[in-house]
Amino acid sequence: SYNAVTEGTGVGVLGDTKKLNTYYSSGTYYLYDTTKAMTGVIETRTAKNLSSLPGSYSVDPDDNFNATNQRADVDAHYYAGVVYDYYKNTFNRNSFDNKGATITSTVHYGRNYNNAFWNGSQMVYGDGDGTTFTSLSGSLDVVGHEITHAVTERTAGLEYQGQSGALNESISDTFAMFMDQKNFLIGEDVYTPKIAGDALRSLSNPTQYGQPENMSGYVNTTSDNGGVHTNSGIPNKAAYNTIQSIGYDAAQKIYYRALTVYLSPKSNFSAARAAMLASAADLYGTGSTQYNGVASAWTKVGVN
Ligand SMILES: CCCCC[C@H](S)C(=O)N[C@@H](Cc1ccccc1)C(=O)N[C@@H](C)C(=O)O
Ligand SMILES: [Ca+2]
Ligand SMILES: [Ca+2]
Ligand SMILES: [Zn+2]
Repeated sequence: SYNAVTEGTGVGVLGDTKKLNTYYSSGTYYLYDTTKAMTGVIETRTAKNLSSLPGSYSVDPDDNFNATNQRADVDAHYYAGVVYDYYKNTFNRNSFDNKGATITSTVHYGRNYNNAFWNGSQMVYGDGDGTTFTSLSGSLDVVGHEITHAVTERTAGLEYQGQSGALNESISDTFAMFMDQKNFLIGEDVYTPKIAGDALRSLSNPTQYGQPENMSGYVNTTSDNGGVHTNSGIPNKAAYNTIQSIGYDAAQKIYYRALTVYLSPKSNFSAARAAMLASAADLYGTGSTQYNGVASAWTKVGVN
């Protein structure tokens, strides 16, 4: 038997067929992508509905990953590649650590688990309960959100609590928007599979899904690490305002520079505004259209 880099096919969570970068070894095909300019690889595993990580490799005998119970594996693997390519092609960032670290994803975590997370070492996706969520790896929004937590952890290190935590959450939602550029909704592809037209969050209209969109609506709470998934609506709206005024490309360059140069673990919303302005000044000059667009984007959400 021999080893080989192979190209397989798979069917994703929404029933869509896609090409996969796979690996053949000793009669088995693996969701193991060695084609990126990394030192590591992109590898996808399954927890088989238990909760021990990282679980076992997702494998197939004929390189066609088309079984129903492989759909989450297919999308976790495919979208991880899309997110890797986004950071490499847009910012020349080589994986989340900028040193080519292996990207490990585990799907089928737990039972009816309605969430996905980065655990400090890897991504973890639940299958959802089929009512609140379907398999969460089925959306680029989710995969982009989770890998961006890893980028944030290795750069600004925003503490996952209170305003810095809500900013951390917002950075993950915002880069998911930059990667997709399809709409300003978060999670619409996997949220409430029996209900069409809704989403988990909206950057253009946070209040539609119960989030504040202005500092005046900041929620002081002890739950959810100080309401990080609620108060993220405020910087999310600022990000929407920024994209609307200066476009996706300038916005993503400003956000990436802010994340990698200016933001730090305890940065709050006001520090985020300052970081974005400093980045806009560096890239486009103070008083530039971009600079002024950023300033008004944050003023409109009550952050000065
Ligand atoms: C250990 C549980 C807490 C971790 C929360 C992770 S980082 C998170 O924010 N997950 C996203 C998943 C997601 C992302 C984009 C689109 C849809 C769903 C999230 O928003 N989780 C919600 C459901 C939450 O935890 O309230
Ligand atoms: Ca979306
Ligand atoms: Ca829905
Ligand atoms: Zn998150």
